[in-house]
Amino acid sequence: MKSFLPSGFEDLIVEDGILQYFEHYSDETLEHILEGLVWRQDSITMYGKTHPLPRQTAWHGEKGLVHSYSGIRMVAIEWTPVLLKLKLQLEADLNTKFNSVLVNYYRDGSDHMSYHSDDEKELGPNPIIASLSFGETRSFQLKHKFDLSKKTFTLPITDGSLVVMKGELQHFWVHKIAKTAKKIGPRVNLTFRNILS
Ligand SMILES: O=C(O)CCC(=O)C(=O)O
Ligand SMILES: [Fe+2]
Repeated sequence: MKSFLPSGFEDLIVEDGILQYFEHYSDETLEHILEGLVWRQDSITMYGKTHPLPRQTAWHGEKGLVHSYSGIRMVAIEWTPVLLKLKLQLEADLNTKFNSVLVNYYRDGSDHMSYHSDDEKELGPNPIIASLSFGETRSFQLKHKFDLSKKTFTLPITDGSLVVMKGELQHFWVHKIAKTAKKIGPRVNLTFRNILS
């Protein structure tokens, strides 16, 4: 398969894990990505209180695959044609395998994702996570967990771009999508993952 990786990709973090950024990786549209997705509105319980997640999610992949995170149990729904196409492209470009994708839909600037690491056991010790974004530009921030001399890293993720997280990144860094008070449109993010059984 022909590689879609542009020649000038960037290594943005190289210590305690690797963060890579590829601008203009995909020319799919937000509308096309949303076709056929099956949405969930999950809740999380924190300090004894239950809150709806501040975004919508969908979980697609190999049918029937089970994944649990933050106490939420998800069973994968079959790939849509466009998700399958992107998965195959990413597998060829990154020389790895993905069996599922978590879709996050940020309806406006108040939808967000708090600091976390993608460090669930089922992802294995040093997972490769490929994160594709469509729609509005949002600010992706990374903070080192232990070394306070390392500054918080902020990356505006633009339409069609690809972020790759790999190596020991999830051990040493947390990441989030910050809220914004600006009036902005929707963004969809696809994190392709390989869940080990
Ligand atoms: O929306 C994003 O860019 C980040 C998504 C993310 O961190 C996750 O799904 O674990
Ligand atoms: Fe994440």
